[in-house]
Amino acid sequence: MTNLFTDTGNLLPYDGDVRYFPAVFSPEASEKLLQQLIAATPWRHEAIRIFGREVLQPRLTAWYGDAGKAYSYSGITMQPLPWTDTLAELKQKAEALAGQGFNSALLNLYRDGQDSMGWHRDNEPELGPNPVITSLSFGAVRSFKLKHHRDKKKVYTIDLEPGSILLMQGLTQHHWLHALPKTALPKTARINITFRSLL
Ligand SMILES: O=C(O)CCC(=O)C(=O)O
Ligand SMILES: [Fe+2]
Repeated sequence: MTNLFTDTGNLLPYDGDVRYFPAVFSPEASEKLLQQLIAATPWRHEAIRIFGREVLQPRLTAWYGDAGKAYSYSGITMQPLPWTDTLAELKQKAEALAGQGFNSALLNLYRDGQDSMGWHRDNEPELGPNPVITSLSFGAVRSFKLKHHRDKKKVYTIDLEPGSILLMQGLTQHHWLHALPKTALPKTARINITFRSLL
């Protein structure tokens, strides 16, 4: 089979596999998807528990998935919304690229440079032993950071452009933390969709 997607090769030096696929969607398609997803998604501003305290997440979220695939993290349980036509199409693209199926998606809306996601691993048990995660980006370019859990000084940066897909697979979620930090640069909205497969 021919590979319809061109990627950077593995960007990690060891203990994982992260690949960047720029321009999977055209600038026009990306802008259309951004506007459509902003308008049509029932965004929620969730509170999470950090050290026993309720804090609002610095972003808006929505959880989609096959019926019955509820997802829990940081003390909240999300019931999935049913796939929309748009998300079902994007899921097909992500599946073709990853070479496997997905049954869930987390949508993140970063309203501006002050919205962010802290350092974490997507290593919940329900994601299975070696989670494969495809991350689609639309809207503003934001810097995505990776660092190894035993060598936290060396931080790798990937600028995630609109229309791109980032693929994380293999041992990545065991050994590497990732984050989308705040930035003082003026930023318009960015939407991120991470397709995942829950057991
Ligand atoms: O916004 C991003 O690119 C990262 C999102 C992420 O890490 C997640 O949803 O687990
Ligand atoms: Fe993540």
